[in-house]
Amino acid sequence: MATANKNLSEYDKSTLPNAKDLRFGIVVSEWNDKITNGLYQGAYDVLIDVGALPENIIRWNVPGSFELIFGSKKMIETQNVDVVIAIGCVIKGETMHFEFVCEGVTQGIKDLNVAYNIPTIFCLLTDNNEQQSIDRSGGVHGNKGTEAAVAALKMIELNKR
Ligand SMILES: Nc1c(NC[C@H](O)[C@H](O)[C@H](O)CO)[nH]c(=O)[nH]c1=O
Ligand SMILES: CC(=O)[C@@H](O)COP(=O)(O)O
Repeated sequence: MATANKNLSEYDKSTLPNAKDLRFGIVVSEWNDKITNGLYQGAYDVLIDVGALPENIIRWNVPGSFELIFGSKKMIETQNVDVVIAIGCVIKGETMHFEFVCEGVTQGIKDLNVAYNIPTIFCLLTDNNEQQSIDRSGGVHGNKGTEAAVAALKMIELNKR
């Protein structure tokens, strides 16, 4: 199902755990910060909606999406969080750099999920243009940050099994 056929902001709160005792790490890329701040807000709002305490939501910024890998690693190793949400927005330019950044971040976040027993949620937009990013960070297709926070909560529950 393409994003165009699914609103990223829809979720059923009754299926999510209460977050009052949970700690969240959110690592946010500064590249395309208008977009990534919108993604962060979408994620933050869900966590508060299910009872998370603001002081238990730790935000770190990194220069670009490629640095999400190291930033998420350090968040896991030092902040005693139950989950990390890695937020970035990669928009295609003139060269193949887009492909290498997207693939590198994808593989890096995957590697973190293999190496650690704390899940890292992949909240990376990989768009052809800025409008696609706008549409997926609180626009017509909803907010991928919302989707990421819902995934984070569900993975915390899975990790308790
Ligand atoms: N072009 C985009 C980048 N590029 C920067 C890299 O992520 C990285 O910071 C740099 O290569 C130094 O290591 N990053 C994004 O997040 N979004 C882009 O569109
Ligand atoms: C994803 C990128 O690094 C890209 O936006 C950089 O633009 P360009 O490929 O034109 O150098």
